[in-house]
Amino acid sequence: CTDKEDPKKGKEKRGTSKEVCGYPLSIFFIVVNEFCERFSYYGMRAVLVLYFKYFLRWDDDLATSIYHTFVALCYLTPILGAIVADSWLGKFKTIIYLSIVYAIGQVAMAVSAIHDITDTDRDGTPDNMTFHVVLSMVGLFLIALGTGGIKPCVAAFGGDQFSDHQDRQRRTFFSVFYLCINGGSLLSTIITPILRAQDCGIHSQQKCYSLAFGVPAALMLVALVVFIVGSGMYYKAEPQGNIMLDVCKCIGFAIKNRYRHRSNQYPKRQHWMDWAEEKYDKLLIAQIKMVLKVLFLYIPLPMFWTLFDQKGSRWTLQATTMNGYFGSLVIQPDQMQTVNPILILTLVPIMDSVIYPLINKCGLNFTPLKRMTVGMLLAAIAFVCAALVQIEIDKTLPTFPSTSQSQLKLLNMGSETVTIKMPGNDPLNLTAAQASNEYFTFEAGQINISVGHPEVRNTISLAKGQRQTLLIPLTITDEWLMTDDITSKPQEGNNAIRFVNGMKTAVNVSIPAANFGLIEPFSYSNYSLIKNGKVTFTLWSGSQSCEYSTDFGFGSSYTFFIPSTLVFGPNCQESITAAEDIKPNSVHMALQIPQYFFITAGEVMFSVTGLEFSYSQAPSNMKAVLQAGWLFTVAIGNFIVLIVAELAKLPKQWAEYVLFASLLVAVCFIFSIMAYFYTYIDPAEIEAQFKKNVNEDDEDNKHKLQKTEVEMNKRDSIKCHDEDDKDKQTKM
Ligand SMILES: N[C@@H](Cc1ccccc1)C(=O)N[C@@H](Cc1ccccc1)C(=O)O
Repeated sequence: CTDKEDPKKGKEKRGTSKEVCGYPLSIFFIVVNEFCERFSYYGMRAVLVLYFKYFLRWDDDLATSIYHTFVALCYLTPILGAIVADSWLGKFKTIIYLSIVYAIGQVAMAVSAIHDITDTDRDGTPDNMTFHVVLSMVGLFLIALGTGGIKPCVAAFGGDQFSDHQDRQRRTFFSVFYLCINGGSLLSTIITPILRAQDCGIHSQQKCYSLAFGVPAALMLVALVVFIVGSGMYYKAEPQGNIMLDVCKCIGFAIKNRYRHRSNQYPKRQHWMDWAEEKYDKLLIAQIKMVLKVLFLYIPLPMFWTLFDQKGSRWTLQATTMNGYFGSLVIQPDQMQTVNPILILTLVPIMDSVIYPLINKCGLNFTPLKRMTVGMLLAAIAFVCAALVQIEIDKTLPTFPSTSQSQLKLLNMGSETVTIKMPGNDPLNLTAAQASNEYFTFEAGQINISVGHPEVRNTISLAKGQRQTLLIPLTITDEWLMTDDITSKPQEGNNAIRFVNGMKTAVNVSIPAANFGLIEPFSYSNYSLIKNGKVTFTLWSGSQSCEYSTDFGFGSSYTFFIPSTLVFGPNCQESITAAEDIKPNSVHMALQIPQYFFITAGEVMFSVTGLEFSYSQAPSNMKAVLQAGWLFTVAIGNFIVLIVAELAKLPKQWAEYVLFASLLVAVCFIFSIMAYFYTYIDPAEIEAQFKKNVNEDDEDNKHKLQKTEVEMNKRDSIKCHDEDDKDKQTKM
């Protein structure tokens, strides 16, 4: 294949682009633009929930709600983009202008995540959170407008670059286009979580959300520049007038006319859209009928997206409570989403070249609507898997006290074994420097505790809803000390660590990333958050030092005790004891792989097939209308997440997953019934028939049109419509 100028001129030739291997060179710029744009969109989206939660400090429910509102908005705006492109600016200008809006939105997000801007007291937390919230919301709105607006234009603009005889090349272009979407999103969902996990800042080092949003912003600028560079080569179709407006007017007229002629004296018409015949072209009416049939079938589809788009919210939050060690590799919770594009890149070719042909060979007619039904069931299975994983996680989570309860742990700071008696519990023996394994739960506000022999009795006041540790001093008649302990699992995979000093001298404890400060005798430090991995603490007392090394996982909490008997020097490590207050995350992130597998297999069967179905069943001038309709189902799906999550408010996360799975199974059942009664059509054939008939005499014309319409409404054929068998009408 050589790089050559297209010899064809005139009508057939699209644009002034050179051709490479039979493909217009202009599509190279469109494909690269899509790669960068999807990198930008999915990269930003991958860290969005965590940004809400850890930077803006929103709770899980608010973070999930705003995330889904944003995603929903991204799929509502395609309608706007399609209208602007079709009726006013044309696709090229729409893509340019909305890409600029999009890039501004991404830059606003990056700026909103710079904590130093409002961190006047330099403590690492923004002092004017309103500024960050408002700027990020403005940014998200612009991004939604940009990404959604250009979505129906870019693919169609790519398709426009091919001449009528280049069907095969156009099909290959769409496959490459889908692979580019997933290539771009794969890279970005790996890279942006890594960027987010870095520390950055001017006055204080914090998680680098600004970089995680900044790189997608840069990629969006690259996408824009690449698209503009190709400008001279594109075929730019003029706007054809607003087809959406024509459709709405025609439907409006049919309803109005039907209402005007509601009396029995007027003969009934076959279809309510036929009441538009007085004013509108029969071809347009027939095309609207085709579109309405498909749109009716779309009604149950949003439920699939309701489950599908929770990968980026609930499933990412689930991963934050899991163990991300894959050998020496540590996977961030938000990086688990990369499993989706990886599986897409492998499953699409496998499905197309192995699974579907195999099913056909078995004599099964696996029609598009059947595939979509199976896709829905696979998504429901994915949520059952997510529920099972959640049950496993819940088993490992600590039980924190309710608001009426108090929990108490005991630490013997002495060098002798002591026996402790508490109401409602068996006597407990704690050896020197030992802590109780568990927290004891009490309903009462005060309890009597006796320690040692002869017994020393004390009445202890417990804080409701709190966890505390009772530090039993070296000499039990001395004052007893109570610490306030952590009452939630450390977030973002961090570990909450503190030290109790049982020595008679003050001790300074430090690691490169944190300083616990000087800990006074018989006292304790505040908690410090420490990342996973091996950590070496250095303990100083005067000029003497001791190094203590240990490994941390994800989400644990420990109290390290420095006993009075500690001898500084090389073997000091053995004397220090660790009390595990909160266990590290033990359920492995790999357990999420089955749920990702099922949801992605569901996506391939549902989404890829659905896109193709929407295109093949749409009349020639309304392909964009149905694409926008298809994307609209994604928007509704995201709104359903908000409604169900708000209404259900289930106490257990696994129950919410089961609820969503059950809802999808119910909706899938309804969809399969609707699909059973759907008849596949070939819009091109029907349109050709109408156009042919227009040239014949009135009487004959009328008769044939009626015949065609009757045929459209007949649901009697059973063979599947496919690439090689286009002129058959088919049932599900
Ligand atoms: N598989 C997704 C891409 C993805 C990557 C990383 C995490 C989640 C998803 C994909 O191919 N998306 C396509 C098609 C699509 C899917 C869902 C809703 C609308 C469109 C895309 O164009 O983004």
